[in-house]
Amino acid sequence: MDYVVEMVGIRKEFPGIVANDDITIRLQKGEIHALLGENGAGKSTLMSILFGMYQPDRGVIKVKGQEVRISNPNVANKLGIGMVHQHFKLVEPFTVTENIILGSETRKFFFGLDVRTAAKRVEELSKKYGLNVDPYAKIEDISVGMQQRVEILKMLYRDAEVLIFDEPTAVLTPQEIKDLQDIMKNLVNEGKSIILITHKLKEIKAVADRCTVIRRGKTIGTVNVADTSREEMAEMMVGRSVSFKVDKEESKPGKTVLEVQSLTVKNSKKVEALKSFSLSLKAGEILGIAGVDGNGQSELIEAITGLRSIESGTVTLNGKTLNDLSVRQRNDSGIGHIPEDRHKRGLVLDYTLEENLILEVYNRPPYSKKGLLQSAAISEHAEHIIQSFDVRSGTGGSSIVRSMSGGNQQKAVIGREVERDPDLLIAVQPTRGLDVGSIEYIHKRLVEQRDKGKAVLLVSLELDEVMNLADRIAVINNGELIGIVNASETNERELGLMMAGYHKEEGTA
Ligand SMILES: Nc1ncnc2c1ncn2[C@@H]1O[C@H](COP(=O)(O)OP(=O)(O)OP(=O)(O)O)[C@@H](O)[C@H]1O
Repeated sequence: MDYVVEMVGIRKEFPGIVANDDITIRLQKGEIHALLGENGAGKSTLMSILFGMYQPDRGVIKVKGQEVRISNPNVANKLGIGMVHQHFKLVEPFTVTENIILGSETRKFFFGLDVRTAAKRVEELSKKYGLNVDPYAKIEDISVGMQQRVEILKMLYRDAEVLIFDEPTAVLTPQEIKDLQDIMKNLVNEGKSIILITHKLKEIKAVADRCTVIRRGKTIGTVNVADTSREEMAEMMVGRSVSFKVDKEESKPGKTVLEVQSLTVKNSKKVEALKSFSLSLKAGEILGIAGVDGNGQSELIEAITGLRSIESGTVTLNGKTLNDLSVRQRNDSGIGHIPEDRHKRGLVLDYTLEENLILEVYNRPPYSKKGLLQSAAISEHAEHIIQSFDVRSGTGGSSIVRSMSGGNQQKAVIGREVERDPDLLIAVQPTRGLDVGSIEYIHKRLVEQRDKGKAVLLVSLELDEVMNLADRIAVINNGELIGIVNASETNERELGLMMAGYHKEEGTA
């Protein structure tokens, strides 16, 4: 067999946890090979080893049959291994080409000679692989999808043969996902080989040839994707069958919890991001907000939670106006917030897990008494969340959150907010980066909150998630409310049209 990369018997231990325990994965030339595993299974660790960021404790890596030692990412690059990270590493005010040659520029660079030659090569590569990138565009002016293509071009420019994609679609719109899948197919048709880390089984079915499944640091097996159903892959991954549908009864809405009236809010560029936006949400219901990313969802949530100032209009919670309250006062009035960006707004990465789980309540009993933190109560609280939300980390409550896997960080934030039992739970992209087993659990907990008579405001770019979970769906486009529909009476097509700005009643844009 023609293997471009073989990782055999890889072991990597961190304090308190064996992240990779005898893992084997073999990548054939010209294939898309998915790497699937639950949150914390060890996928990122394995790829960091291949990319030279960690050294394995045991095991062998071969590139084109030759045993190699990948001591740092430069060695990985030289061996033809490149990685598209989840968080792009681009310099915003620079052009596409400048970003691509960054690090390999010579003196000629400063006279523009390198740039012109490089731009030509970038253009050729872009054409060859169907990337459609303008070599002279500035990064800050292009979409997230385009920025990702620049990351791909960076690897191609350095003649990478093996491309690792780490959850590449987490930040993309449905159309961009489709385009990326075409690009990946072009890449393998031209002889490249791809390792794709993703939690989305639909995407694995759409593009991958084979899939290696790992669970708790161990290889479970490698399967041919065409012969394996989504259900089978999910079961291999979590060790039990997983339901993709949310089971829930009809909602029984009670009194109004959240009322947003004629809200106008400006974005960071001082442009109106929300225009006279109104909606109301009752106890006992889940209201989903559907829209293409960047249409005012973030500003709406920031205005409700107190992170952004309101130009005009009001936000009331249980009849009380929130406009002039601080973030803490709003939290204390009964708002829970699972933020869009867990690193920026959800966690303090260098604090321990325990500390992160009391961020909003550390100043009150039982967590603090007479100004002193009560470690027993704090640990007990953390242990409860760790158990119920299956938050996995090396050393439990004392783990530094930065060292935890992305999915487990997310579960910690969700656990903290749900356990506070707020009257209004705002969940923004709650299941981003979670494995299917965890998604099933989190959805159950959100429905449970609803059934307890709490109000849940769900913002998600995943239309499937909104349709599955919400009782009513409010569609937002360009900062305006296009309409509200009952989830049981709508479909993807209707929502898609509304998201593009077509009003349901009038049938006009
Ligand atoms: N630098 C580190 N120090 C300590 N523990 C670590 C470190 N990096 C990873 N771990 C631990 O190793 C385990 C595997 O983490 P890894 O990030 O590889 O998982 P993953 O499969 O990529 O998960 P996810 O799908 O959630 O991103 C986790 O329990 C994590 O807490």
